[in-house]
Amino acid sequence: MKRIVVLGSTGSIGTQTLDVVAHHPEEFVIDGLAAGGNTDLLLEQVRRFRPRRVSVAGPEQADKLAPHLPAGTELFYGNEGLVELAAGGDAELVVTAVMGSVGLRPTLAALEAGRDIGLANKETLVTAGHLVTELARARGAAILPVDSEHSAIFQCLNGEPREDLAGITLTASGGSFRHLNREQLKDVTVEDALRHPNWSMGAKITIDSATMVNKGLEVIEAHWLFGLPYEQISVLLHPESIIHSFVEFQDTSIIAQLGNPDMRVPIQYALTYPRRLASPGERLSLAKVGQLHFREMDYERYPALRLAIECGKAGGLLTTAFNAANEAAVARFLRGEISFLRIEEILEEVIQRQANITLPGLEAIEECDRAARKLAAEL
Ligand SMILES: NC(=O)C1=CN([C@@H]2O[C@H](COP(=O)(O)OP(=O)(O)OC[C@H]3O[C@@H](n4cnc5c(N)ncnc54)[C@H](OP(=O)(O)O)[C@@H]3O)[C@@H](O)[C@H]2O)C=CC1
Ligand SMILES: CC(=O)[C@@H](O)[C@H](O)COP(=O)(O)O
Ligand SMILES: [Mn+2]
Repeated sequence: MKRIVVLGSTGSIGTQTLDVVAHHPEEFVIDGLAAGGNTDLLLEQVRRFRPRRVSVAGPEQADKLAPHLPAGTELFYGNEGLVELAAGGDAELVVTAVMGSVGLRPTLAALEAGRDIGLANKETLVTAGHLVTELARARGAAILPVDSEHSAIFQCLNGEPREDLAGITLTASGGSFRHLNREQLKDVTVEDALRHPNWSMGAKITIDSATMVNKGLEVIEAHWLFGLPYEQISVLLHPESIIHSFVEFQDTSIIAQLGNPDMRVPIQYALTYPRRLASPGERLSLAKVGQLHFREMDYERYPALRLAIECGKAGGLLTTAFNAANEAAVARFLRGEISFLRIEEILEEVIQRQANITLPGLEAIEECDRAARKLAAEL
């Protein structure tokens, strides 16, 4: 049985990971669960999956949870708690499903301990891709993609010689406001932004999808995961989210991965790789889908995507600053403090002011993250 730790077990990816585990009780054991503030749901999960170790956001949540835990369960909290869960115990795979660059330290700790990662937390690769991928190589640990597009590319690349590859294309749904022009974006609400057309996801990634920042983060994520230059990574609008991404070869052949928009499929593949087990979801019926549509990406309509790719190409600290500024700006939008279009303006302003260095170390990255976050919160 594979021993698994889930960081962010109460979120969208975390709960679906536990659905997959519950569907295959003969395959997996939950060794650790980490959540933020949702102690009620975490307690339900603890009673069901009996992890030996749990972690919560801070001491208040720990005090609330402690009296209800089964005897012998170890309890941790804070960022140290995430690191302890990732690197302590004897799990084989750590699913990183926390939101944001808070995932960086625990991911590095898990890799340092030689654990494989089921990576949903794309912000970690965006903020410190070179550190994460180098460490994984050095420790012989695998980074198995959970993000649907990257899982699709991973499945399409399977065993193909790298020199035969022409490029990869990530598909993009267009997000909640894909039917609106930029003028119409002026007055959109948080509630509208949170209504993704195809996927049910956490709030932050749903906003990222509407600004197309999500696809920008995913281009950078693909650069690090697959070791490809930015020139070989394209984005295509595909409103149905049925083709999750595709790979094109030198002989002009294209191999694509298709499926219903159901994250349990890529999550399960990361958990069971290289095996494929029965999945709880519905089978895809192309006859029912009928038609699939594609459009060129419009970079004027989605300027944050262009900015993200420029930051990716520049490298160094720019992707760290982009990610941190975005996390802070999205949090402000969700609190109703700024308009939707202000998110993009803040990203531009933070990046314009960001000084760059090549191959920053962890300290420089964390310092840059703090400063960009602070600036984006104040602008
Ligand atoms: N949702 C999706 O379909 C997809 C998500 N991803 C990526 O997966 C990651 C998670 O996304 P998603 O599941 O949507 O996000 P959610 O907001 O739904 O969940 C986030 C999880 O992280 C926990 N968390 C947040 N902050 C902390 C913290 N400081 N310490 C410990 N735990 C914390 C939350 O705990 P609590 O709720 O208890 O506070 C929750 O369990 C993101 O990086 C996202 O980009 C990638 C592809 C698809
Ligand atoms: C499910 C998943 O992987 C999300 O990252 C999804 O891709 C969001 O969709 P869009 O960013 O294409 O709207
Ligand atoms: Mn995705």
